[in-house]
Amino acid sequence: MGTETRAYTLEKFFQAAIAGEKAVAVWRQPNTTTVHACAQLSAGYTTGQPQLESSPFGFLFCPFQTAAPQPNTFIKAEVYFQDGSLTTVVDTPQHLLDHFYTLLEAENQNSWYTDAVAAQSQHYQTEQGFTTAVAKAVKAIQAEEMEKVVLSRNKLEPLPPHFSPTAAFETMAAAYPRAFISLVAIPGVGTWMGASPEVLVSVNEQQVFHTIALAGTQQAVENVADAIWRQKEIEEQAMVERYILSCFKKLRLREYTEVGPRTIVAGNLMHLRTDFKVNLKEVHFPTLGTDMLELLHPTSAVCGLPKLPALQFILAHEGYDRSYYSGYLGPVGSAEGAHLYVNLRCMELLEQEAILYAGAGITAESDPQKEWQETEHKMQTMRKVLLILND
Ligand SMILES: C=C(O[C@@H]1C=C(C(=O)O)C=C[C@H]1O)C(=O)O
Repeated sequence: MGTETRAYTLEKFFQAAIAGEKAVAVWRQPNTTTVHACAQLSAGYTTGQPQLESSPFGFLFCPFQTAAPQPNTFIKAEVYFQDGSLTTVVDTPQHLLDHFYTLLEAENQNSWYTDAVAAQSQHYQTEQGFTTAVAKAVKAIQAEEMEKVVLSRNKLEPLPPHFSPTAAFETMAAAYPRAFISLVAIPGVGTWMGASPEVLVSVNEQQVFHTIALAGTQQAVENVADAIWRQKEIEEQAMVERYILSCFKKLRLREYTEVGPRTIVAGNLMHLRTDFKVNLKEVHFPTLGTDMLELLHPTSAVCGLPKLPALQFILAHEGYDRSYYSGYLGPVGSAEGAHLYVNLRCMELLEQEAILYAGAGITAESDPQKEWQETEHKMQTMRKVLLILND
């Protein structure tokens, strides 16, 4: 590793990567203030099923569907940026580094990648279309074809004039201190940003494995202790818990701690959350992170239960391509371990607009109109960022 002592801004780092047509990721962990960024200078971002334990340092960005048209991608941290200074990986070819330093010194345009194909062919679900799909899902659940399905939709919102991805990142980071904040730009894939409330799999520097069951949604009240949950939300979240437990069972893992469900606040909303942890120093299971990632994704918090009929229902009735929404993303292979989050409360940047994404868990008691409202409330997380930037 080499360290460059000259100070650069996050914007300079991001825009140098874009000018050089490199993949770049920027992130901030929940309840911390350090902003991290990395870029890959060599070519090739497509990856297979992630292997967390043997991964070099970098950032994973994977779609909702494991057999999706979009690939799993990995941005190897050949250049790592934190607090204004750069660190480079020792085996990065010198000519690529030299070129990147030249770009860092240049006056680059404010720009980002867009997925031109998605922009043209994407279908946007209407209120009528969404509520019809929800009503069909309720019928299918009542007919016991499945227990729960998460239906989602997308919507176009104009970007504010002079939109800057890194300024938007900083706005998100300030607005949502408890979320995982991300900005990912990959040539040929596009640019995504979000403020996720949901850990998918993490293994920290103390070798503690962590996942959560997050479900049930209502608008935030002033005092979290006053939150009252209906049976529908309690059962919906319990299904996600059961699903995680079934994954542990498949791996014959019995030693875990379970705390919750507790009410947590995510932006303008509240959810029910149960935390599951395994101390890998005590339980010998070196590949638990990778194994659980493979079993969990997509969880019943974003797909449904049982997984297969729910997925088939989504593909048949949602009427659009989720792409990387409700996929997962985060840093892996660093000294701090691997920290993967579900790609929720997110948006994809086009040239003049953003595609916002949100979904809602449908059970036998769901009311189509209320589920539509719930997706509206979830989209508010990103809409608020655009509004702040508009002022
Ligand atoms: C699907 C989303 O969120 C998920 C679904 C929830 C629900 O159905 O209540 C709650 C939290 C998330 O696990 C989303 O934000 O788009």
